[in-house]
Amino acid sequence: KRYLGGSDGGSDEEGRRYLKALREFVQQLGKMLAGDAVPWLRWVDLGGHEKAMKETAKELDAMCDKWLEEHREKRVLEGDDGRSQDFIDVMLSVLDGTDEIAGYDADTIIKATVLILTAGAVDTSTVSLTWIISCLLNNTASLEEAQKELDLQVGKERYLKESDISNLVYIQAIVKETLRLHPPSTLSGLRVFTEDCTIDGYYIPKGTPLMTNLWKIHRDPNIWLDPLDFKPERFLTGNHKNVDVRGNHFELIPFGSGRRICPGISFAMPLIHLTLATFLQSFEISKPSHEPIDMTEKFGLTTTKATPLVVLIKPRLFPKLYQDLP
Ligand code: HEM
Repeated sequence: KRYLGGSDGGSDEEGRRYLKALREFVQQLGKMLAGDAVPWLRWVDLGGHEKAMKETAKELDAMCDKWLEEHREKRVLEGDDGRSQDFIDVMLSVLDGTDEIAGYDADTIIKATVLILTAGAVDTSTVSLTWIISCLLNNTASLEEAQKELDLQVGKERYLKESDISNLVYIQAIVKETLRLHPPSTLSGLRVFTEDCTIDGYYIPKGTPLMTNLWKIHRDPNIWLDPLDFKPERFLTGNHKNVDVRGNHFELIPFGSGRRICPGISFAMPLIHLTLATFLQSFEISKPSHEPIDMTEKFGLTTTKATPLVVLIKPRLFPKLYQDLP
């Protein structure tokens, strides 16, 4: 909410409404793309997903319009100096008064930036954490190893800090292994071939659109030993020891690769490491029954867990630490 400027102009209710509409928009877009197997039939809009997506887009646009108006009013009344600025304030101070950039006015650019950043950030990060916890609950040896590492590197008498993360190599390996098995964006962003070429015997004419199937690459048995097994250790020794997720090693590209690689990666990775490590340090976690956690995936622009995750938690730090929380 603070991200979107809701802290000054909006309400919690408004933030929730925005996020709900955003999730619907992303799901509708995913369904529309999935149904677009025969592009020349697109005008039929099978399932009505395109129509629904356009309606949700209008709703999101109207909310962003209102926030822009509120922020402009505030700037006139209070000026920019000396008050804390949120994302919309900063974009306004950079772009207000600009006529056009590449044919788009300032409002369109700000609204589009808010939309792509929130659409790119919200579900991907939360979905990653859901998959990580699910994998750990089904692989309790890895969960115990992570907590052993936390006890050794941080202990139980203080909360961990961001600077501890570099010492938590096993937890970093858990994150990589989950992003391998359950990349939140199953498909990369769209690319278009700029020239005719032949790849692996297939002729591909200039102008052909391409979306790379990241999920499939991450489970390729020619690259990964026991590709379907959850084994964070594979990133600690052997062939994959130095493989990172920053688009340099094509066998593991949950954030894509190249010029259009996810620009949120340097925000997402510390966020996931810190949230996960703090959660595992603070709580014993367990499943509500002896049944394994259901790992069925629901395909969309982000691939989510088909059924909700239910986790039991109990404190594992000294009680005083919980009392001292702000
Ligand atoms: C675990 C978290 C995340 C994952 C797995 C992820 C994954 C991806 C992927 C696969 C792409 C397409 C890249 C390509 O085509 O090469 C992408 C694009 C993008 N991501 Fe992320 N992302 C995550 C978090 C974030 C966050 C936190 C933000 C914003 C703060 C963000 C903003 C964006 C934006 C704006 C794009 C579009 C870039 C463009 O089209 O040039 N993402 N992301």
